[in-house]
Amino acid sequence: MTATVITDPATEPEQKLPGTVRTLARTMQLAYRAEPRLITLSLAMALLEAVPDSLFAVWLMILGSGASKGSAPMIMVGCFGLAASAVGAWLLQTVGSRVQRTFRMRVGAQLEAHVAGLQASVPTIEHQERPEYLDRLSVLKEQVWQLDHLYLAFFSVVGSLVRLVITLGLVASVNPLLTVLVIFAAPTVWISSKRSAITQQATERVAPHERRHRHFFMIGTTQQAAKEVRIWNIGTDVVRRRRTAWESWYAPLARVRWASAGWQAAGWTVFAVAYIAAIVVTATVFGGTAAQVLLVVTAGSHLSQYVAMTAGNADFLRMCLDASQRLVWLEAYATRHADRASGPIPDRLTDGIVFENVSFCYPGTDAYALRDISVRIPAGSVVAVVGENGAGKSTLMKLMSRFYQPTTGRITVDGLDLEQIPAEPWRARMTGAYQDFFTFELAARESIGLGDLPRSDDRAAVVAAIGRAGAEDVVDRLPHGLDTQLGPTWPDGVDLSFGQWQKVALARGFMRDGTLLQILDEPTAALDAETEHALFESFAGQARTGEAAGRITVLVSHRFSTVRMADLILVLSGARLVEAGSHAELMAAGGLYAELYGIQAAAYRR
Ligand SMILES: Nc1ncnc2c1ncn2[C@@H]1O[C@H](COP(=O)(O)OP(=O)(O)OP(=O)(O)O)[C@@H](O)[C@H]1O
Repeated sequence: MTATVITDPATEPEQKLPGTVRTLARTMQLAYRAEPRLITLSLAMALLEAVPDSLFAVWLMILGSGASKGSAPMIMVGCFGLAASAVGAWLLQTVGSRVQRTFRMRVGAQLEAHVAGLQASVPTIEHQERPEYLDRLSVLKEQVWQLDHLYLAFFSVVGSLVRLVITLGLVASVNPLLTVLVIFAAPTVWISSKRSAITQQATERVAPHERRHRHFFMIGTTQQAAKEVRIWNIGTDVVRRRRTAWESWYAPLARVRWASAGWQAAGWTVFAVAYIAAIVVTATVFGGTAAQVLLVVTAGSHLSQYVAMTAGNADFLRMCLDASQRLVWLEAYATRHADRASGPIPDRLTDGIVFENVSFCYPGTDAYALRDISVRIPAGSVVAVVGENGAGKSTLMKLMSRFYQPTTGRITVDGLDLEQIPAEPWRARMTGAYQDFFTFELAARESIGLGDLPRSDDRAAVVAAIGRAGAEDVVDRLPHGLDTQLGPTWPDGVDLSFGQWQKVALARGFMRDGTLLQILDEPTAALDAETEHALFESFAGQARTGEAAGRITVLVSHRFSTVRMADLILVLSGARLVEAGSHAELMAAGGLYAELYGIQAAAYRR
């Protein structure tokens, strides 16, 4: 079951990482916006620190010259200069590193918040489900701490460049021809820059293996997997698989690093030969004085040190840019995917939600998750969606929640294209409870209250939601009632059973009032059939009455005893809608629904 061609992820323009210059400029802009004074001060300190350091060769030359001429004032100037340089370098470095550390901490916290904010700002969830983006985001999450290092690396590059320029000037004062020495340092700089780019490419290539070895580590160490790991006795196998994934991640990276280190060593050999030649030429061909030879020896060795420093810092800067590139990519992604819809949101539903020839393939795949779905869900109805695993039920919910847009066809809400309705206010009029809910480990009141943030502190609203979800039994057993901290890893935290956590999630799903759409995607799968049945009867009752009139409730369940109470039942099979109607209509039609219902009813009778 395949569609024609959708997209080729490898050639999509939005897959490309931005260039390094753009990345550097943007990251600097972000820091300047966050900490304008601290970044200026840090840069000024980096420039100042470079001066006393690189003047050492001058004071040494004056001292050497004074000694050879027997000039006491020159010796005094040389000694005083050396002492002043040493103290100045130390003082500036101490103050500079303090300022830079403060700057780094402050800007780092803001960048982390920026990354989290960007991820949450994208109205769709494609970037959190698509493997290529997941790898990129996983690398960004791993490297988020590196973002602030970029500034340190940048200041260091600036500082080492200043040192390099001063030192080159000193060498040129002996003979301008000696400046060619720096050309022999070029191979090391070039190799260093290539090294980072090659390592970055290799890191991207092996990112899936990195994610896998972390996943296996998580399986081997977390509480969620602990029972199954022991029951299936897969502990050793998990360790072996993690090792294999780690090797697949690490071995190619190590090969690339070793190869580039070899090239770098060759580059340094070239510079070392040129440095020795420069000293010999100064003493012989240029007929330099002892003081001048001393200057070339000192400044020359500093030159190699500063070239190494510049190259090393440039390399570090590149590495840090690697994380920033992903950040700038995420910014561009978030901007490209920003919600531009501006249509009105109906106050209450009068007509309903209509699927018009809707087909959907997950981005980057060409298999249909939903194919040519056309159906009208009337306002005020309770709809059940059934079908085998992978039939497309959850995908249908994701499209209604506007997490994705249909590949072809459209969904309308009271006649208005859902794509024209902005995602955020649409979701503010929705509520949802899912099979794969999240366990928010907060106080019970907060964990439930999150379902309607503006009213999260409203105890009465939380209690009402608990009542609607039938979760009183869970809260009654908590030692401090609604104020009990959930999650066993927190002080005084209590753990809940899976079913209890699910009821908490369900209560969260019932916090909002005045919703237009209520999605219940197997939210009671962990509960027994009778409890589920009773709860759904109550949900259906709530959906059909009072201020909720017009609201559509869509529930996914594999239990036909629950499903039968719905006004409309949609039967999905292999991504297609194969039947739609009430329980009585579908039973009378004698199709797939009737067959599956018969099988399940017989199983219960046995
Ligand atoms: N993020 C995704 N990326 C690519 N394919 C996906 C993604 N999520 C689901 N699919 C595929 O889309 C199809 C429909 O999946 P969906 O989750 O909608 O099924 P479902 O009917 O809800 O199944 P279940 O009853 O097991 O929850 C499946 O073939 C599934 O593999």
